[in-house]
Amino acid sequence: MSRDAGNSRRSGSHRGAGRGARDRAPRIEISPARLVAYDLLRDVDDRDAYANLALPARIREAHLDGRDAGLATELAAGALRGRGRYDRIIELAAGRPIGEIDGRTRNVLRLGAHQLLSMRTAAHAAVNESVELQRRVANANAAGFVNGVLRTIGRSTAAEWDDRITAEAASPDDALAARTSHPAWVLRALRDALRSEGRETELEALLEADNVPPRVSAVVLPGWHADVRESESTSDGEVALTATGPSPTGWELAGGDPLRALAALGLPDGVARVQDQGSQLAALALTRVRPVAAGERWLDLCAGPGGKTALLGAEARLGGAHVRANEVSSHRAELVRRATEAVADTVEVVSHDGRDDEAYGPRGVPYDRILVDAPCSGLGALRRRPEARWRKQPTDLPSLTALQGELLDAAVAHLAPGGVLAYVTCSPHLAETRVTVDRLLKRHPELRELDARAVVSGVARGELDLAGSARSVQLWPHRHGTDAMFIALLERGD
Ligand SMILES: C[S@@+](CC[C@H](N)C(=O)[O-])C[C@H]1O[C@@H](n2cnc3c(N)ncnc32)[C@H](O)[C@@H]1O
Repeated sequence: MSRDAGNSRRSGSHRGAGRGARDRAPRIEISPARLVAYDLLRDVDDRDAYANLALPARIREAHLDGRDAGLATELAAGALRGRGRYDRIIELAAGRPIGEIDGRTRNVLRLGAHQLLSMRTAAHAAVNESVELQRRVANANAAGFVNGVLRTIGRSTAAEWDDRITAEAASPDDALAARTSHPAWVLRALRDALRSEGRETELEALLEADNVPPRVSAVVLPGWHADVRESESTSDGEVALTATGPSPTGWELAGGDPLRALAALGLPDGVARVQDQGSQLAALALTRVRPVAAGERWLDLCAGPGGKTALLGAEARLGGAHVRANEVSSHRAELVRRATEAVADTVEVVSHDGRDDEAYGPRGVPYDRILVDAPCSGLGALRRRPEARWRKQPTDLPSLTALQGELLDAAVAHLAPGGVLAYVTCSPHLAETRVTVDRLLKRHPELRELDARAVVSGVARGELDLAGSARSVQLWPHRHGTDAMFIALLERGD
């Protein structure tokens, strides 16, 4: 049975929805922003597209102006991020499991639900345009179903729907996961990580922070800081640039187009770039763990797309060190090359599997500092990647943690006596963080864990609230305003 056919047959079963509604609905225009948002949801479903990469292309293709581009972004990112909550509300309103609604209709309903519950769209516009969208891009026979479900959703407030979710959930965790739009396994993993710090009570704050797009943060590479001044946002669209946030190399941007604002600084390409401040602190933990001696050899083992490499390169350039940046994907290695153009005299980029000797260079000379910013589940960057939470599965973890262990073993074999290795993940999942580090320490008695908390606290701008008793650092969106980066520092004995 085709998914569309299944839906059209069932559409009449919805309470309050009927063919009459479909026939009576006036023909109206659909705003181009809604079409772009819908197309993006399909890209994500059908092509496994990354929303943050596919959306700008869709916006360009549709020639949207700035206002419509903003609307398309809000619609698409909001519907993707809120998918878990909206699906539960759609199920309650439709009286049927979400899996029984065909994929296209589901996306029309998610966009409609987002407009009704989280945007200021007038209810009649949200419903009518969604019905028209359904006719245009999905199964026209189910237009009445869409009309009925969205009218039902529009009759209650967001808070009333959350109360219904709670009342009808299978358990308190099921209710919290649905209300905050997180897969249940992710919620459990985040709670475990917070509990290990004695901060389980922060779980709701964290889940809420995952649903708020972050303020745009940028780095200005050391060596060029003196060339940048704070600025206020103005009525003619200038972006406010402030030296705020926990990273000493970090800036925050508010207002219009951040890329234009960074370009307007007139610095060499790549010197001022968008970068999360947790990522900046992770790179600086390694570069500032101790003073740099001229001639040091540094390695960035998993460098793509090169955000941390650029910062390592700038720090190395000031201290007289040299960086080898390795990335297994040749396409991503090219991105590293572009990201490090301003410090190209200090950074050499190669492309190998980090488990192979080639990644470490032909001479077999060990490294004084190695960054292993390992491939991971990415559960620490959910606020930035609206669809990511629905892509990952708990079954992804064993292969990721195995790869993390293998990369670390290879890196340790090329670490100089007295050298320091930074293990970094953009995930707070304990299997990828403390468990990986504890196993590494067991396998390598020659390693000693350094006090990364003291290092990062010393580097950070302002006081950092770091909880728990581990020597590693776990940053959090709700507490530090950064992605949930994990940072451990390990020194090889002489
Ligand atoms: C978390 S990302 C690194 C982010 C980067 N450090 C930055 O700040 O821009 C992990 C990278 O590791 C790369 N990678 C995956 N498996 C690898 C391997 N076996 N050897 C080297 N790199 C690998 C991925 O392609 C990805 O670019």
